Amino acid sequence: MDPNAAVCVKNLVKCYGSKRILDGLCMNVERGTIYGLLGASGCGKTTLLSCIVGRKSIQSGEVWVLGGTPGEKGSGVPGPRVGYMPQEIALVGEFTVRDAVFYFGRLLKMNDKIIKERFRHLSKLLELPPDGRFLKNCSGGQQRRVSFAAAMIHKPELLILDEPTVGVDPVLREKIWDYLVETVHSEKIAVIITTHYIEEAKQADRIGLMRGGKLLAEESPARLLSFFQTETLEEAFLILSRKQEEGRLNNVIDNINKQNGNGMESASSVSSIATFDIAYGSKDELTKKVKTTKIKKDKTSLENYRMKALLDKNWKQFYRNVTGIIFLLFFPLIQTWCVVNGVGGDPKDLKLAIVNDETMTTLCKDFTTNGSAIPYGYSECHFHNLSCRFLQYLEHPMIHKIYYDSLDKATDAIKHGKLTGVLYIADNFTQSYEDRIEQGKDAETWMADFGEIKAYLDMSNRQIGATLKYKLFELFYDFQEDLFEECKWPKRMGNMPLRQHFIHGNEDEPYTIYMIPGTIVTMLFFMGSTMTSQIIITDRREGVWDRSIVAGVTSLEITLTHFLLQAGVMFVQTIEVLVMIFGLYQYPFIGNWILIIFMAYWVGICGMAYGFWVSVICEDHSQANISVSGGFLPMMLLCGLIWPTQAMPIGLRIFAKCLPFTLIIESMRNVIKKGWPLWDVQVLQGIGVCTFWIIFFGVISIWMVKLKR
Ligand SMILES: Nc1ncnc2c1ncn2[C@@H]1O[C@H](COP(=O)(O)OP(=O)(O)OP(=O)(O)O)[C@@H](O)[C@H]1O
Repeated sequence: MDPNAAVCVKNLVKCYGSKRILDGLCMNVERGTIYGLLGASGCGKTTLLSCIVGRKSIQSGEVWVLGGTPGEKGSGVPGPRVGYMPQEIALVGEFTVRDAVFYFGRLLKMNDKIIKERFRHLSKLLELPPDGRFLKNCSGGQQRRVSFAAAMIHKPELLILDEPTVGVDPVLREKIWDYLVETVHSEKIAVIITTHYIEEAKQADRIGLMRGGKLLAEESPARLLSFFQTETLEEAFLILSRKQEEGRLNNVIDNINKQNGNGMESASSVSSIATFDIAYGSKDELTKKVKTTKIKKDKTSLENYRMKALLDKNWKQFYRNVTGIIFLLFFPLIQTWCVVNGVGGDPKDLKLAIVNDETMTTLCKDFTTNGSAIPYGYSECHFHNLSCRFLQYLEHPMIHKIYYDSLDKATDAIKHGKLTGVLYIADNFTQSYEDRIEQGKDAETWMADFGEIKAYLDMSNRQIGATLKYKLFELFYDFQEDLFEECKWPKRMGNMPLRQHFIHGNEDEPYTIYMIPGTIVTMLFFMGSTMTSQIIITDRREGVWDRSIVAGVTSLEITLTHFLLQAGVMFVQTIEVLVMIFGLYQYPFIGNWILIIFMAYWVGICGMAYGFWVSVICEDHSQANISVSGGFLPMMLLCGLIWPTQAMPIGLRIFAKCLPFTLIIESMRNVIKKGWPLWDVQVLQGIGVCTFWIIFFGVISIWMVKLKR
């Protein structure tokens, strides 16, 4: 490798899948020069630059930057020796102009005083917008200039600029070029610049013309024009491209070399990069032994100053995004409110038709219970108007009674969806009921038939139908127990001969209490996965992730600083949900509250790990949304939140229990309702499965991040 070279690339091959983007490319960039990399859109310029800064892995070939191989320990690349301005703006929209420049300065360990001085200078030179203006409120051209300033802030040894002058007005473009030319010559830095304005590259010291994954030629603009006898670089490029298509590129190069007696070769056809005389700068300087800055830490090191800069960035991104804050802090509260108020309560005002043939004419007008049950003789009881007495028990918020005069009309109304059910009471109900009780096992079938109330229910809505059915049972038993008591019979004879006792909870508990552990767990898991996947994808899509890495930040530092902030947000979400449920709505719990907080928080962390994995496998937000919901919904259906897992076939039940939050819901329920401690095996199992998934998602994501380069 040429020790004068800032960048030296040899036979570089880079593929995306089976597509060869760089096909044995060779390139040589001298220190103290500007290298214009030209080529049609999609020819692989950005890919080449990414390989140079160590952001993309290569299939074969060699890349040598500032005396080392990018990405290797001690190379300093990625790191402070390189300034990189990617094609996309790659800055945080929530940053002000000043924040953006300071962020990169601090990442590169510059002190604030020096950053301030450099910023003043660059701000004037590049006509940056006012310091305090948010980048999201700047025009595309203004953002590009800020991006340029951020790349220049630390006077790097190698400056890589991917289309820096797009959208910049011609006067400023000229100023930028003048500045580059001056800096390159005074500071002896190397600049690689890509541009679509081929003619502006005339000011470069050397031009690389790229096509089909190769460099057609590397030469100074003046020599290119003179070789091809053209007025413009564009025409020279056209000629070279035609020759390449005709397979005669090497002949052309040979002719040119003969004509000049030296140097120019098809850059892709040589095995070593040709060096040319450079018409500027001091040769002594250029042949100086290359200094290499040793980087002591390896890629997994954590540096305080970088962590501080990253945390500051994440915090600004968070608190300046009002919509995001509203979503993250209020969505769990809204969701909890919806569950507590909207799920699990008894249905109200169900329309129940009453067809009472016993009192068809009076409809129980002026009825009182006095005298409806008259005990007489030895344990006998005489009944009056029991249908009216029973109907009084139907005064319940769940039931809205509507009187009908015929059973046919009422059942017809059910068929037309106007009613939930019909109760039919025969005209000799009271007498038949009395006979049925008196005669017991000797009662005639007709006594049993007329002595019962017939209910016709619409079960198409199973939940409503079943709730009404059990309510009617309950009310009928209340009616019968009171009746028996009045008759001085044992009250319990009026109920089923099955007496139930409840060790945990009670039979009147609303379904909401069953839902609470599942609601807490699924909501926090969902919040964690959405928050993490969205934030990381935004960071990556905006290019901030890549650009920070080129500035020397490690993936571990980025991930860790995101994790720290999001874990804080997750803690706030956990506390607000639990305070709302157990503090505001006073739902009972008997377990250890610290354990309940820990379990809820741990599930949130598991959701974040899942979100991290989603952010790695997805390219953009819509893919991430689909993946988060696509994974979350089946897990939610199988976790026992909606229906107990005991109802599933055995294979599915085992599968469901292996999912991240199925077992921990059960564990949390046991802690809340039964007060089980942490060391209970079932509680530990729930936490254990969740922990397994946290580690699994974490490890597989980090592995895939490395693999994706
Ligand atoms: N991550 C990727 N996966 C698959 N293909 C990719 C990826 N990145 C780029 N490509 C493809 O590689 C080719 C070269 O892309 P690259 O961005 O390097 O071109 P470019 O010369 O910089 O284009 P432009 O001048 O428009 O920026 C394109 O065909 C592009 O679609």
